[in-house]
Amino acid sequence: MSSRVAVLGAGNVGSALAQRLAEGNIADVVLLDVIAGRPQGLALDLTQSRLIQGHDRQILGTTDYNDIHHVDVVVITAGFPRKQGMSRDDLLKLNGNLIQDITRQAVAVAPDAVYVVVTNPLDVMTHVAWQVSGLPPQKVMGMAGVLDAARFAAFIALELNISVKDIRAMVLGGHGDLMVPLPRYSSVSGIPITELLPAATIDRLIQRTRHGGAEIVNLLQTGSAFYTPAAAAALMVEAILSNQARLLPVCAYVEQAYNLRGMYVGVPARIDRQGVAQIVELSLTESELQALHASAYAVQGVIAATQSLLN
Ligand SMILES: NC(=O)C1=CN([C@@H]2O[C@H](COP(=O)(O)OP(=O)(O)OC[C@H]3O[C@@H](n4cnc5c(N)ncnc54)[C@H](O)[C@@H]3O)[C@@H](O)[C@H]2O)C=CC1
Ligand SMILES: O=C([O-])CC(=O)C(=O)O
Repeated sequence: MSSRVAVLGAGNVGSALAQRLAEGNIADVVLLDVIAGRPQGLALDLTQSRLIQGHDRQILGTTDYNDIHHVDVVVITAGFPRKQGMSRDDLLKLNGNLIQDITRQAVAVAPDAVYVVVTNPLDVMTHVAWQVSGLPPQKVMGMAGVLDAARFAAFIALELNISVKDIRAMVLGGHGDLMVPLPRYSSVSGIPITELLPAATIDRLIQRTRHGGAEIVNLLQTGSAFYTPAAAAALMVEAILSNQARLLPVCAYVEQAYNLRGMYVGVPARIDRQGVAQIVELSLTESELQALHASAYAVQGVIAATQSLLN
C-alpha cells in the first residue's frame, strides 16, 4: 500500500511540502487546514498537475481529522509565522494552545504515525506536541537542523564558490539565535571548512546561519521562509518512510547525551520507520559543549515558562 502523509496546515510551508511529497513521488498526501476550501482547492490544483509532473499520487484536501485516519507520518505546519521584529518565541502564546489542540485531534485518529513538528517556536512546540500526544518520544521529532544545516551549507558553497553537492554541514541546538553550527563537523569533500576558510569568515557564516530565518522574514515582510523549510521537512518524511537509517540533525528527545537529560533539542539522529532510532553523540570541545548547553537551557527556560500559558 502507498505511504500516506498528513500535512496539518495548508499555508506556505504546508502547501509547498504537499507539492514536494506528491511531485517527488514520496507519498500520498492529506492536506488539512481550518480554513474551509483552502486545502481542497490546493489539493485539486496539485492533482491537476499530475500529468505534467508525471505522478499518480493522491492529494486530498480536508478540514476533517477523520481523513487522516492511520496515515504513516503527520507533519504539523499549522500556526502563525513571525513577522519582522518578532522572535520565534513571540509565537508561543499564539501557537501553543493551537499545537495542543491539533496534536490531540491528530493522535486520536493517527496513533501509530510518526510526528514531525514544524511550527515555531520549534523546540518548545515539539516538546508540547510530545507532551499532549502520550506517544513515546521516539515518535515525535521537530524539523530544524536539516534546514539550518542546509543554510550553513549554502553559505559555505557561496563563499568558496564550490558546488553545494560536495558540502556537508552540521548544526546542533535549538532553532533560535543560539543554535550551534559546527565548523569542525562541516566539510567540503571530507575536508573540514576550518582547513579552507579563515576563522573570521567562518564566524561570519555562522552568524548568517543563526539569523538565516530572520534575514528572510525581513525581506519578505509578510511571513517567513517556506521553500527550504518544506524541502527539509520532505527530506525527513522521506527518511522516515524509506527506512534507510539516515543520519540527520533533528529536534529529538535527548534522554541522556551531551550531559543533557530529558529534553528536546537539535542533535544528529538515526531516523527510520519508527522515528528517532538513535541519538548520535559527537565528541565536542569544551566551548562547543558550552554553546550547546546554552542553547538547550534557553529552550528549557521557555518550556518551563510555557506550562502556565497552556490549557
Ligand atoms: N521549524 C522551522 O524551521 C520552520 C518553522 N516555520 C513555522 O511554521 C509555521 C507555518 O508557517 P507558514 O506556513 O509560513 O504559515 P502560514 O500562515 O502560511 O500557514 C499557516 C496555516 O496554518 C493554518 N492553521 C491555523 N490554525 C490551524 C488549526 N488549528 N488547524 C489547522 N490549520 C491551522 C492556517 O489557516 C494557515 O493556512 C509557523 O509557525 C512558522 O513559524 C516556518 C518555517 C521554518
Ligand atoms: O524564521 C522563521 O520564523 C521561520 C523559521 O523558523 C526559519 O525560516 O528558520
